[in-house]
Amino acid sequence: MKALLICEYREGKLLDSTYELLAFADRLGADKAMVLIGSEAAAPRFDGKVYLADAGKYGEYNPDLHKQIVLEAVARENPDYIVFVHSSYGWDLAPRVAAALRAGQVSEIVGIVDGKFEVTCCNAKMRRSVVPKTARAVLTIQAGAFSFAGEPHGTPQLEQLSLAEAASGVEFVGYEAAEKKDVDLAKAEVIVSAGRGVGKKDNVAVIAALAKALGGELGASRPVVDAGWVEHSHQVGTTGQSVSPKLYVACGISGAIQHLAGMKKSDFVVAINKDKDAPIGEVADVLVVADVMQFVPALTAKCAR
Ligand SMILES: Cc1cc2nc3c(=O)[nH]c(=O)nc-3n(C[C@H](O)[C@H](O)[C@H](O)COP(=O)(O)OP(=O)(O)OC[C@H]3O[C@@H](n4cnc5c(N)ncnc54)[C@H](O)[C@@H]3O)c2cc1C
Repeated sequence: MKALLICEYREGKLLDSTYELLAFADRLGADKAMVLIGSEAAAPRFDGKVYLADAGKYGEYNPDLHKQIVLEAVARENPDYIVFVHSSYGWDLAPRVAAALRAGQVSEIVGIVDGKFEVTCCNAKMRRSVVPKTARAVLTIQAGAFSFAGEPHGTPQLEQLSLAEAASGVEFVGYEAAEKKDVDLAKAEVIVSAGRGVGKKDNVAVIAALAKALGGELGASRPVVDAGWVEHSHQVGTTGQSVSPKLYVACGISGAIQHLAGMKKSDFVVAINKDKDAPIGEVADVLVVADVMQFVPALTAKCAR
């Protein structure tokens, strides 16, 4: 079984999420080759073949040309799976490649069980097992679901890829910075986050008070943001911010994969949850089994002393 892994590259740099593709392929037990549309200086640390196409020539993103480059690598490598990270790059390019190959696509894979791909459903409350029906398939993996253990190492065997004809109706112009947020969670050393378990909008103030007492920022899970209790700029997770504070306190948060993907680089995690079996317990250094509305005010009072 062979997997062709499509690297993530942005503004002259290889993104760390590229190594999650390697972790995924290892879990699958697949042979690996990679495609980088970037620069030689950004080549992944990997002992294997990397097809390199010049981003200077083809743009950091160009749906027509990047699709053709991936298809050229597919023709040379004949992989069973073509794998992308489920990022803005992957979710745009993967279906274009799948359609061109008339291959099945499985999106947002979070696990592999007995050779079947697991994807979330019902707002990530449940998982279903999926098997592609086509001999070759395009896959996207959920960011953060497959961690690369240790430091990447290796020397890639680079093979240049270029297109005989590089005509496209689209031109890569550049990136536009997102509007400045009222809070930059990425730089915070302490984050105290409110989850659905806080119960109602008024209770968010209790979580914000603990954040203040600890000299930190308020974070939130997505349902809290969707309910309009907290601004989106505070959301942690795949569709929010990725954070790496020294201390992360998760209050009434279950620990869905999309939330964990955004906070699992925290140095120390304290979770407060009334369910002792909540999945957040798997990543927490300390799990306090308690009602958040009883425990947090008591902790805030202690911290304020
Ligand atoms: C494409 C996609 C992207 C997503 N992106 C994100 C994202 O960026 N960030 C994100 O957070 N989610 C994201 N989600 C949603 C995610 O799948 C989960 O639904 C969400 O993280 C759950 O939030 P929660 O833990 O606050 O709520 P729940 O899963 O409902 O968990 C609530 C927790 O609170 C506990 N609890 C209840 N009452 C109390 C109490 N009184 N005291 C203590 N504990 C209590 C419960 O035991 C439970 O563990 C995304 C989903 C999808 C499909």
